Amino acid sequence: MARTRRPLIAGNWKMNGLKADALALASGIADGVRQTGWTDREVLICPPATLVMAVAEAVKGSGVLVGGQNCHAKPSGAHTGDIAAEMLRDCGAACVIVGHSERRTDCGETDADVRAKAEAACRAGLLPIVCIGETLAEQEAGMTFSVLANQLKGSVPAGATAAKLVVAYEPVWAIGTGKTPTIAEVAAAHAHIRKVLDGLMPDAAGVRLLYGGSVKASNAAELLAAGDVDGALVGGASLKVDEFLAIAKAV
Ligand SMILES: O=C[C@H](O)COP(=O)(O)O
Repeated sequence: MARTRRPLIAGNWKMNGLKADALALASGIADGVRQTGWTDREVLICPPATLVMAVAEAVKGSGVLVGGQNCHAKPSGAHTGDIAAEMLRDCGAACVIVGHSERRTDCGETDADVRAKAEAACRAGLLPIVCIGETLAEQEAGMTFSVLANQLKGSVPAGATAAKLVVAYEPVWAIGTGKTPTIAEVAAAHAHIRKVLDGLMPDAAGVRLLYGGSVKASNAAELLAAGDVDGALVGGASLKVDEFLAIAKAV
């Protein structure tokens, strides 16, 4: 069946990559994408902030998009060590991940923080990828749907429209563990997310919903075919050219 939303395959390199290896990885991905001439899907790589500018230069003209992994809510000011959405944009980024569970856990980011960052991304002309997902304890307590609804209500930017929002569903217990929900669970979670979004914005049907958590070449086709899944947010498997390209091909 033809897809109504353009799939997005996003690689989150997390805190991995020194210049030489990162540029080799970015160039390998760019070469692969260039050869396919894809226009029916988007491929995004999100290197560490130190490499955004160099990676953006390395993939120029290939169609590969570059994104940040986090941004500050303010455009400038006395915030030592932080990076504004405008700075990412200035380095060649087109997108930014906000509210990743690792930042919610490591840095205590709240839904309100995530919303402010997503709004900053929109202000700077970046596409925010808002991450949500339940912990293992929440899943075991049967709270998945209520957690997702609360995170969405708290972190989707004011005045959001489908062109300016991507949501990534990442069950925290599936990140980097090799475990994934069943295909039925992924489809049910994504259907629920779309239903909640429908109450928050006028064109929820157009929002791309990514699945993230232990996506690899061997399970990508199945996960990407699940209902309401419009792409993937890939961590570990995005650090290998062939593996990441195979995931992008699996759409
Ligand atoms: O942002 C990506 C996710 O946290 C998934 O990471 P993973 O593919 O290594 O499980």
